[in-house]
Amino acid sequence: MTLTITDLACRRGQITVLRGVSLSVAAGEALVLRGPNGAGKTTLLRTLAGLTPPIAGTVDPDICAYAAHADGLKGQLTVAENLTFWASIFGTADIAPAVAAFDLAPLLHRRAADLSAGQKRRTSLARLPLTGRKVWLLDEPTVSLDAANVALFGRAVAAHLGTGGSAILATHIDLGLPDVRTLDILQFAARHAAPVTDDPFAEALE
Ligand SMILES: Nc1ncnc2c1ncn2[C@@H]1O[C@H](COP(=O)(O)OP(=O)(O)OP(=O)(O)O)[C@@H](O)[C@H]1O
Repeated sequence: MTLTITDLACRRGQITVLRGVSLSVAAGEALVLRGPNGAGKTTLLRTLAGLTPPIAGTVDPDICAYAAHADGLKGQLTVAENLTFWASIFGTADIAPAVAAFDLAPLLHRRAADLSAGQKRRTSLARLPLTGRKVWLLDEPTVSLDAANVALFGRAVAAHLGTGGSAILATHIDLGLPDVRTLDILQFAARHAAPVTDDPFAEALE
């Protein structure tokens, strides 16, 4: 099993959004989070990524790579410089596989700030394999991608699963993945004030 979570409770600001969350993803498996707008999909992914401390339960952010809504690119750097920066952070020697997987060769010397929305997204998603992390946490990863690039991303996720990785996704798009389970997170809904925390970062990171 790549990731197992038991009895997790998650907050956003002063609200407990989810409680009693238990889930697991095995090597080679993708888990799609279901639930209407506001159900807590982003909240759960942020908590698993270590961006918001859980109220109860434990997470292991060090095995996770998180692709958030924001692209997180350094606009003044080129695509190649952004990828090289991330590779150096995560100790990955070679950016070439990520460049190939996300079809970034024609964009390598363009400034990130000058890319289209879909090109920025593709560059941002290329960070995932560069992390070398087992569990990809994906929050609406296909926003701004056209059909061809949704398919490209689906192949990149499938390749990750094929090498023993796993993924937890919030998405309304079918990525054509081979082995997908779904988890309806409404069953974990909680709506009450979160306990006051003495951790100054709990709020600062919202
Ligand atoms: N910074 C915040 N402070 C307080 N509450 C917040 C904050 N951000 C989000 N929320 C609330 O937390 C709840 C869960 O939001 P979340 O973004 O996790 O839902 P979601 O399932 O990802 O929604 P969507 O499908 O619209 O992206 C919502 O009721 C939302 O209004």
